[in-house]
Amino acid sequence: MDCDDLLADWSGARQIELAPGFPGLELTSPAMRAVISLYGAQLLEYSPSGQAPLLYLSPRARFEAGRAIRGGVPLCWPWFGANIPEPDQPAHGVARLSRWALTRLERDGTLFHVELSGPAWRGLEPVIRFELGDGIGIRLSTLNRSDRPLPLGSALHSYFAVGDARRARVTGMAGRDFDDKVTGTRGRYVDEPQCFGGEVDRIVYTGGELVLRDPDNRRRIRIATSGSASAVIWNPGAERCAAFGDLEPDAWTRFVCIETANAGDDVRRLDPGENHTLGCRIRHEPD
Ligand SMILES: O=P(O)(O)OC[C@H]1O[C@@H](O)[C@H](O)[C@@H](O)[C@@H]1O
Repeated sequence: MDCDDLLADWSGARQIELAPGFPGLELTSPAMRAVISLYGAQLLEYSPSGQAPLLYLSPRARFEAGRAIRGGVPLCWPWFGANIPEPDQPAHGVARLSRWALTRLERDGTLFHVELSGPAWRGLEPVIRFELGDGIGIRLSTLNRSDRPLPLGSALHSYFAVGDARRARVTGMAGRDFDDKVTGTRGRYVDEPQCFGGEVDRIVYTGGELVLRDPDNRRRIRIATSGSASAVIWNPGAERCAAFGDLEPDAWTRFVCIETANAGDDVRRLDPGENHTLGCRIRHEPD
């Protein structure tokens, strides 16, 4: 469907060009301003009115076919991390490297509903629905249209902007097991909160709400999930950050990734005809 047809009746929405050949959708209401890239179906910006942006988008993000845009909420789909049986496939899957089609755009007061459909991958069909208003709602649905069961790994790889990651804190994991990708070991959260200094890369087995405290912005971000029993907490730390061509050397101090996931032991298996929806609801409040 043509983007302009969908947009015609809806004030506060317009098509923009993020870079040559990279169309985006800009949504503005009294509550917020948001930008979605059709490449990757990626929410790139969400700024509550009068407040600092909730999402981090790297000033060095590259808009190039075959590369992921660094920041916002990239979609990891239909696998998370490396594809072990097929190592030539891209890390975190194909969704963030694909052009999606805008299939629905509606405004209900200050709430925008946006739906995009992505290209199928070997029988798995993805649809993503955003609700953008006072907070962010994201639901990534996958239908198995093939005639055999298929594995499904995914993540809503949210880069939350913080004043300084060294003072940011994440809670909600107490008593939960985690796979530590830095040490290659399994552990359990006894002490909270999760703080940031060196590299942090953990798959935490929880479906409960996680809370990110950002004292520099006097803000608390709450992430509630559905269809998920795992969350990834990631920050590259100074040393790894310096090796990323699309991150400034000190970028690691400006974001914390908390990813609503189906990763590690929480990878799903979809029967033929089965649909699975991974969702998160992100709210922000003063702290
Ligand atoms: O550079 P990419 O492919 O976007 O991945 C960034 C990070 O994404 C996280 O989800 C992974 O747990 C990390 O291991 C990875 O480094």
